[in-house]
Amino acid sequence: MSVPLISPSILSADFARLGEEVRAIDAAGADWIHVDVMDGHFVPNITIGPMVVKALRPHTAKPFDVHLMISPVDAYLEAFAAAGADIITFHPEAGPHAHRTVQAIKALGKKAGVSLNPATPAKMLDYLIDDIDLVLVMSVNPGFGGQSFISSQLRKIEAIRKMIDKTGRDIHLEVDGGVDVNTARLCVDAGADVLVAGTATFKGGPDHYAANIAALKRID
Ligand SMILES: O=C(CO)[C@H](O)[C@H](O)COP(=O)(O)O
Repeated sequence: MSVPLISPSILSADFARLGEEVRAIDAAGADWIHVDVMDGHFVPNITIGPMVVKALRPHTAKPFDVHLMISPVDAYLEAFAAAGADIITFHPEAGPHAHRTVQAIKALGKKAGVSLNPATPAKMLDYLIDDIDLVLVMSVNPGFGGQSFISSQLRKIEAIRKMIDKTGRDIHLEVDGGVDVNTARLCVDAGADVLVAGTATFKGGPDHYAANIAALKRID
């Protein structure tokens, strides 16, 4: 079992000090920076857009892992790519042509991710897996941080790990929602290699970020 990458979700950061917060998690050992983009339509919350991503870009050299919970999605890919996203992940339910969206992300020179809601089956990936760089399993219904981990998603993570291994390609398997020190281990055991953590990273304030991230990486 290898040590997972940690992608703290800035949804749980202090939005009044976002630049400072991004610098703090970078210094604390974050591998990626997870940016949750919500539109109040695909999910019942509204967060941030490409202008904020662009403003945050100079604060870290770590990859921006941008999770688009928006519909439609295609019209916004270019703006997020130009703003500094490195990985762009979308939900197949966000538009009629998921494969075209993957192609569009790749054409922008970015890594393409596909996210599956808790009720979306792994099978959705059958005809996408050969062309994507990341699968994001939502272990909560998207929209809000601080929710409880949905255990049924562990079976899905196991199934997707098998699908990924069959391709022989280097595809990240990321889990998002309710990840803490206990569920982190279950996710890694099931085959995840990247963990998104909002609450578990930011709890206790900046003095605790390094210890929080280190605890999530501890899988022995
Ligand atoms: O995408 C999300 C919600 O849609 C968040 O990234 C996710 O819920 C992380 O928050 P927490 O770690 O607090 O559960």
